[in-house]
Order: sequence, then C-alpha cells, then structure tokens
Amino acid sequence: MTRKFPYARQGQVVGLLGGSFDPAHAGHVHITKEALKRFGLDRVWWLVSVGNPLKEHGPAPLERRLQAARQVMCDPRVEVTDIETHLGTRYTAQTLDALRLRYPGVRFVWLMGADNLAQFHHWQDWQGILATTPVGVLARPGDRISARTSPAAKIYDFARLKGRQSQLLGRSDAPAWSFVNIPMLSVSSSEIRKRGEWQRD
Ligand SMILES: Nc1ncnc2c1ncn2[C@@H]1O[C@H](COP(=O)(O)OP(=O)(O)OP(=O)(O)O)[C@@H](O)[C@H]1O
Ligand SMILES: O=C(O)c1ccc[n+]([C@@H]2O[C@H](COP(=O)([O-])O)[C@@H](O)[C@H]2O)c1
Repeated sequence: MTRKFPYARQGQVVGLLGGSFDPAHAGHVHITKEALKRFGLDRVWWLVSVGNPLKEHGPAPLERRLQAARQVMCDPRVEVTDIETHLGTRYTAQTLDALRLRYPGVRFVWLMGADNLAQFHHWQDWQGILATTPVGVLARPGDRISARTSPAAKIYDFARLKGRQSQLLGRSDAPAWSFVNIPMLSVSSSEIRKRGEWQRD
C-alpha cells in the first residue's frame, strides 16, 4: 500500500525531485541515483505535480503519471508520491514550508535539472526557497551554460558548494546550492510525447 505521506526519521536527509513526470523516464531515474550519491542524501521523494504553474497545457491525469513513474523508478531509497495533492500546495515555496511543518527535524534538499535553474528566478518566492532550502542541480544536455549564467546562479554564487563539497549539501544550512556535472542523458518527456509513446488523455 502506498502512504499519502512517506515516512522519514528525524535527522534524515531527503531529496525532493518535483516534476510533471508526463511521463517519467530514464533521465529522472538517472539524476535521482546521481543525487543520492553526490549530495549525501538518505532518500529521494519524487513529487509528481498536479501541473507546472508556469506551463499552459495540462499533463496526463495524475494517477496515470504516478503509476507510470512507479514502474520506472524501483529503488528502496526512492518514493514516488503525490504529496502536493495532499498538502494542497502548488508552488514549490509553499510545498517546502508545508513539508517542514509536517516533518520537523528532517532535512530537505530541493533537486532539479539545469534547465530549471535557468528559469528559477521566475518561480514564486525563489529567493525564499534558496534562503531556507539547500538546492542540488544536475547537469542536463543543452542547459549547462544557461544555468550557470542564470540570475539565480550569479546572485547566489557565494553560496555554491564546489567540487567534492557537494557531498556536504544535505547537511548544510541554507543558502547552499551545488551544480554537479554528471554524465548526461538527453531523454525528455516532451520527446517521448512527440514520438507518440505517451498520450496525455
Ligand atoms: N534528462 C534529464 N537530465 C537532467 N535533468 C532532467 C532530465 N529529465 C528531467 N530532468 C529534471 O527532472 C525534473 C522533472 O522534469 P519533468 O518531469 O519536467 O521532465 P522533462 O523531461 O523536463 O519534461 P518536459 O520535456 O515535458 O519539459 C526537472 O527538474 C528536470 O530538469
Ligand atoms: O513554484 C514555482 O513557481 C514553480 C515554477 C515552475 C516549476 N516549479 C516546480 O518545478 C518542478 C519541475 O517542474 P516541471 O514542470 O519542469 O516538471 C515541479 O515540482 C514544479 O512544481 C515550481
């Protein structure tokens, strides 16, 4: 049985990978495993979102995306969840606040691909997110340069953990973020949809 809210012990470091997962793919699995290794995480929770607040078109129904995600991500350290539905949150800043209230003593790290760092300054209360939550960024084909030169990367350069320091991210106090250059997989949900391998309805 899948719980609405996964279990986490006080002191654990939980990475959060939010996304539409429309559908989930090998790129998500790959960055999750790299994040566990590179950022000193105990667990990762996938937050399958109701829909990206910045995207116009709605994704496939949540249940179908959850089911597909659970088929591709099979690792005892990873939980595929729809936590935001149960918290009633849509924006990441709200989700993080609600999770901290619900899980006192648990350390959360927000995870994202480089494409999201390039857009991060458009997110609601993005500076609040960086002020409260360590952020781990994983390289993605085509987005490394735009991410590294993005407003968020520039303004928060002072808080970047470089090289092997990324291992300390999960235990660091915010603001702290790290960009890791991992082997990259060029797979994306939009490519899968374009090939007609996943229908939204
Ligand atoms: N191949 C990949 N390499 C690195 N990061 C990735 C990759 N695929 C997805 N991500 C990251 O995973 C998170 C969730 O991604 P999402 O569910 O939007 O998939 P996507 O492939 O980016 O979808 P779409 O093509 O529809 O935009 C985001 O932070 C995104 O940057
Ligand atoms: O909070 C925001 O303003 C915000 C804006 C854009 C994206 N996000 C979150 O970023 C995650 C990745 O989104 P997506 O659509 O690229 O899969 C997902 O958890 C979204 O809710 C959050």
